[in-house]
Amino acid sequence: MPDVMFDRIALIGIGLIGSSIARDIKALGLARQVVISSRSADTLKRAEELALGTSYVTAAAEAVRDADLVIVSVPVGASEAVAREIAEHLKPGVIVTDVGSTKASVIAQMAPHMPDYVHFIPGHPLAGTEKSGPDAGFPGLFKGRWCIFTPLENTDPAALSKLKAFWEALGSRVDEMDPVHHDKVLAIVSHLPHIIAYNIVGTADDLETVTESEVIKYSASGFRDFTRLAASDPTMWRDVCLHNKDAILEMLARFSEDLAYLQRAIRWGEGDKLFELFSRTRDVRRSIIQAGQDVDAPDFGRHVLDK
Ligand SMILES: NC(=O)C1=CN([C@@H]2O[C@H](COP(=O)(O)OP(=O)(O)OC[C@H]3O[C@@H](n4cnc5c(N)ncnc54)[C@H](O)[C@@H]3O)[C@@H](O)[C@H]2O)C=CC1
Ligand SMILES: O=C(O)C(=O)Cc1ccc(O)cc1
Repeated sequence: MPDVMFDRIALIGIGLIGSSIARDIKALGLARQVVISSRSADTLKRAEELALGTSYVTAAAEAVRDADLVIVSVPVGASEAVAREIAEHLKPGVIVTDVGSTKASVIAQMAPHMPDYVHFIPGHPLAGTEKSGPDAGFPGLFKGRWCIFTPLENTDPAALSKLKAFWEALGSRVDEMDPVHHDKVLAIVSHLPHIIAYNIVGTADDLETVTESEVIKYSASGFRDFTRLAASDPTMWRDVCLHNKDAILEMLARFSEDLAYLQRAIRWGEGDKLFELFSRTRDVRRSIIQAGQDVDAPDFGRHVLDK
């Protein structure tokens, strides 16, 4: 079992991700003190009932006082407000990180507020579910999953190593990426699938000829898979869309072009084109499985983009 890695960890935001981190810190004994902060009194009370930390405060500014590691786990659109609130209360040498699904925007929001005596290292664990809130978290969520860091130019290597060691203690595989590249990769492997799911479930819900009960009664497993993604937290995904706008629009444009090709092949009965595409995509899945990668693996799709 890993030893204590930090004296005092502050968790800002205690939803699915924050509470999963808290559960692992506790189970692995990675910190002496874990201060939890949530602006919602109900969430904070629930975190205390679940005994996720050692103390509980509403103000993020109070939580970060004397902390050696600060992990911000809030919707990406709230990053600047949190950075502004905590900035002048951070102790010299503290590592400040986040878990946001987009990186360039989080850096733009937070970095300008970080004093130069603080190690700000943006991160993104590629692990999660469609659920949210402190009850949704669970220990071991990050096991075998990638955690990507997008360090700034002047990042202290020792601080980065320490943060990587923390995520490795949680069972993650760690990697580094340029933030803009991260946002492009995640746009195709994570953001687009969610947007497509929201769209297809919305379309089915709007269909006048298909009553709601028919959608529920006859939903095949393909549609049900989409409904899981489309049940993801609206605030979180609104923020992802607004804060990774360029990469998402670029990928959506390519997606729409490819969809138009498919539409045309169906209209004109071009079975060979359909067969060729469907065979190619089946090969993608086969090569993932052959490579020993579970389809759920966090780096699923990366090879598609790197081609
Ligand atoms: N849900 C997922 O599967 C994954 C989410 N992420 C990222 O992790 C972050 C947190 O997501 P979850 O834990 O899933 O969300 P969640 O909804 O379960 O928890 C969010 C937390 O942030 C707090 N919060 C909400 N708005 C706030 C604001 N304006 N100011 C301060 N605090 C605020 C909430 O009270 C709650 O404690 C997001 O940035 C998301 O993009 C990263 C990987 C996976
Ligand atoms: O629930 C799923 O399938 C996910 O894809 C979870 C997820 C959501 C957002 C992220 O930034 C990373 C992982």
